[in-house]
Amino acid sequence: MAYCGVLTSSLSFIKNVNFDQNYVPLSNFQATTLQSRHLRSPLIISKINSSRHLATAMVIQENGASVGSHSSKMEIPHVLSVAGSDSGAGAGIQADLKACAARGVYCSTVITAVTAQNTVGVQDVFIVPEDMVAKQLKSVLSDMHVNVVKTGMLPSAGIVNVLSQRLREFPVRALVVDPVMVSTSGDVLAGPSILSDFREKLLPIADLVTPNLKEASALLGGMHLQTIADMCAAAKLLHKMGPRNVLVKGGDLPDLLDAVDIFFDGENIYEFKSARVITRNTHGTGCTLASCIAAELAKGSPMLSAVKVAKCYIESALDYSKDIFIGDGPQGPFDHFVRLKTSSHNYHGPGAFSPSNLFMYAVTDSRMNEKWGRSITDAVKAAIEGGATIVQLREKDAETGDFLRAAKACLEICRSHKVPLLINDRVDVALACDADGVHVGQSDMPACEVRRLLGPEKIIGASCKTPKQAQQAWIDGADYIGSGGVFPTNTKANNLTIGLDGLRAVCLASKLPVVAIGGIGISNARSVMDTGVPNLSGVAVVSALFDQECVLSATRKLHSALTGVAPKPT
Ligand SMILES: Nc1ncnc2c1ncn2[C@@H]1O[C@H](COP(=O)(O)OP(=O)(O)OP(=O)(O)O)[C@@H](O)[C@H]1O
Ligand SMILES: Cc1ncc(CO)c(N)n1
Ligand SMILES: [Mg+2]
Repeated sequence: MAYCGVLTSSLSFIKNVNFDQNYVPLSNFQATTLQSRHLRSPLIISKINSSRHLATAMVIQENGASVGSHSSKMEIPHVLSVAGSDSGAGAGIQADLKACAARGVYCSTVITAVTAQNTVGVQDVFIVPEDMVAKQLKSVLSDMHVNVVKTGMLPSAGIVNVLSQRLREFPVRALVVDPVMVSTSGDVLAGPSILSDFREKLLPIADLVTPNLKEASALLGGMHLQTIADMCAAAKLLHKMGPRNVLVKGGDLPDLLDAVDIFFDGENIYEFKSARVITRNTHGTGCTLASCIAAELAKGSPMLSAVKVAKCYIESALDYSKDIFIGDGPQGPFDHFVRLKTSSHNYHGPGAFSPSNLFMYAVTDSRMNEKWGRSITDAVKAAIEGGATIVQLREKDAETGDFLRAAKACLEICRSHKVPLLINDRVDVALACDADGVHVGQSDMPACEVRRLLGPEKIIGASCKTPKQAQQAWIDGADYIGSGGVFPTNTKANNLTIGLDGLRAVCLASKLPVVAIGGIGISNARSVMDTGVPNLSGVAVVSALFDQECVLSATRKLHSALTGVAPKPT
């Protein structure tokens, strides 16, 4: 039992939290509650000691903003996986449980088949009787508040029928159908006899269907699928069978090609591309992808964002697990818990970046610190004490070694204040010091590459001056946009001023949170925020904080200009 005590300040209040500390460091939990300060309602977490504890604690880490009220009852995002058991635990129900847990979502399970399976192949399959599947479905759906149902192995037409019946009785927000038919080892998991039931009963009610190349081909009566153009054609044909969205997965494209998945929403084709990870450990990627999409949908994400997050998660997990060795067969499982291992000491718990982090964004400048005779660490410390909500180190002139040393020292300060630290441009420095993220400009490394290098949990910001760049930032997997110069500035030479109209255009072109930058200070910060665009989340400042005699009082004054609350005396 980890007793967290009571954080009386602001809005956070915790009591009696019991969760598995092997998985969820207490510090993450506490940091998350600090985030709830940005919420209107207090966060009360009470007696999390049932078998839900892991998922619940993780949901809180990830979704600080969506939980919380005075009531001790709280709904957490919930996926029901209807799938087969894989004794090797790389695919099937076991993959679904791990994927949902890793993504911070509760997962209940209805088991349709038990397979004797390992890294060599599938040795035997026992199909669970239909009436037992029907009973499991009723037990879960009639009692628990399931948001999304995800299906995997549905080994008989009877089971497909029972499922479609139960879904009519107990409707859910979304249905994700992974039409599992053949394991990668080539063993049949659901025979051709169920194809017509799939087409008639399940696809018409599916929000998303996620076939791999072989499954798409089987559903389309043996259509030949080899190229990306074939995948696009297949996605369009499958869409005609009734699902709202189709994702044709390209894990089985030739090894020389990138891992490309094709998404079709009935209007547009989207190509989700990631580098192909060279590894034997790809068993269960399909189940995991579909579960991760279901988990994101359960949290409330739109479909396209859910697919994007899931694809990115798979790539990182595969890359992280590429050299692990489990079993002697040709295809091994991978490790779903990459996030917990790589970011256990992050400032706020993994995945918890929130637009409110951008509220008062401090960008350092080595020349200004030199001019005023202070160290970068003193400057950062003062900015944080004055209320900066995120810090970016922008050290254009520094030698790499000096930059890294400064970054490590600043990171220590930022971590102790639970403020994220980003590095401008230098992905290598960010990796070396395990900073919380990177900010890139249009001429720096593209955000999609940065994402690939940093993984799904780090914060990535991209500078955008135009709506087109803003759209690209989202596609590339950025978490936020920095947009400007809003006003003329001397900090950056030859910087085009886009004005408040340009800022507004960038905001309107993207779903990402935007921080405004360029010539912003105490006198005009409020007018920028008053543009009132919903995704404008804050202002980024350089000289208004650092080209000043006292960074602490300058930061406090800016904070007060932004919040309308009088500054504390220095
Ligand atoms: N080597 C790889 N590197 C990167 N991504 C991959 C790799 N292999 C598969 N993927 C991705 O994993 C996801 C699942 O695709 P895949 O085609 O392997 O599904 P599947 O055959 O149903 O998987 P499984 O049957 O092993 O569960 C897709 O997003 C795909 O692009
Ligand atoms: C139980 C089960 N479901 C799905 C797959 C597909 O990977 C598998 N190999 N085993
Ligand atoms: Mg595969």
